[in-house]
Amino acid sequence: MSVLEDIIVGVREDLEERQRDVPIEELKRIAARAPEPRDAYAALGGDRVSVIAEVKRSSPSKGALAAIADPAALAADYEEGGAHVISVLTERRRFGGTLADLAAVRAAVDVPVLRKDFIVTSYQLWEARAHGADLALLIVAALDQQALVSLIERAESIGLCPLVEVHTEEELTRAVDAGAKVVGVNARDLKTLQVDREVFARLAPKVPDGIIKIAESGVRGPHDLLAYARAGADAVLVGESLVTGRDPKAAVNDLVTAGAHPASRQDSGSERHP
Ligand SMILES: O=P(O)(O)OC[C@@H](O)[C@@H](O)c1c[nH]c2ccccc12
Repeated sequence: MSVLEDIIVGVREDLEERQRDVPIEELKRIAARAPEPRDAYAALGGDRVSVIAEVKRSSPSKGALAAIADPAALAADYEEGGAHVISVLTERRRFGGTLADLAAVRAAVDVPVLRKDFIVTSYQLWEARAHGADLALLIVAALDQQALVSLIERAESIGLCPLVEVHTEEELTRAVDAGAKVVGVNARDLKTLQVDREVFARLAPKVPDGIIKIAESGVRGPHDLLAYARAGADAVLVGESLVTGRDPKAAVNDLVTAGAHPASRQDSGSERHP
């Protein structure tokens, strides 16, 4: 079994328990009372490289990264540092996250918030919205094409912006065919946990115009952001280097500052001012 398959077995077990506790009808009623979704497309677009800062306690590759007793306080630091979107890992077994983290973060910041998890059913999208998420991750490698198409549609219909994650050209084609408007290229192969920062540069030129391109994983600092920017990234998603560093606010600010200069951008230039 690949790491990804193994994670999903655990995710489904936890999910069954939550579905017993909160029936879908009740969850939908809670979601209907959630605050209005924030504009993720605006946060990720524009003439800059946006920074998505992640609340991440642990990972399958590294184990425990940081205790993070107060995810809301960390997210507030990220926002003060200039983060454009906050990502919250909500997967429990491997990443140490919870839906309560998501709700706490959403209440503490004014920027859009991403639910980062292994979403395999629409129930999890309703959960995301019920806990205030504005975006939800959909991992192509974890879904068959029919499920991918229907989860993208369902996410959009309930006000969530789907961030569709790929790692190979074949997955990118599936994402585009399924109607993804925001594509994340994960440098980490979730089946083996190997990181290859070149994957983004290989896939980015194959992403059709008009789709937002996010480089995920492996950003150690401004140097990596600038390399992703030269390869055409509209945004970067950063976890480990922020939660393990001494000053998350300053670390985010260094990334935001590096991403603010259009000169670092390499792409076609349609959204660039002369
Ligand atoms: O900690 P890093 O290397 O900065 O990576 C962050 C993020 O990209 C990573 O957490 C991630 C990307 N896609 C995922 C899918 C599931 C869980 C985690 C992830």
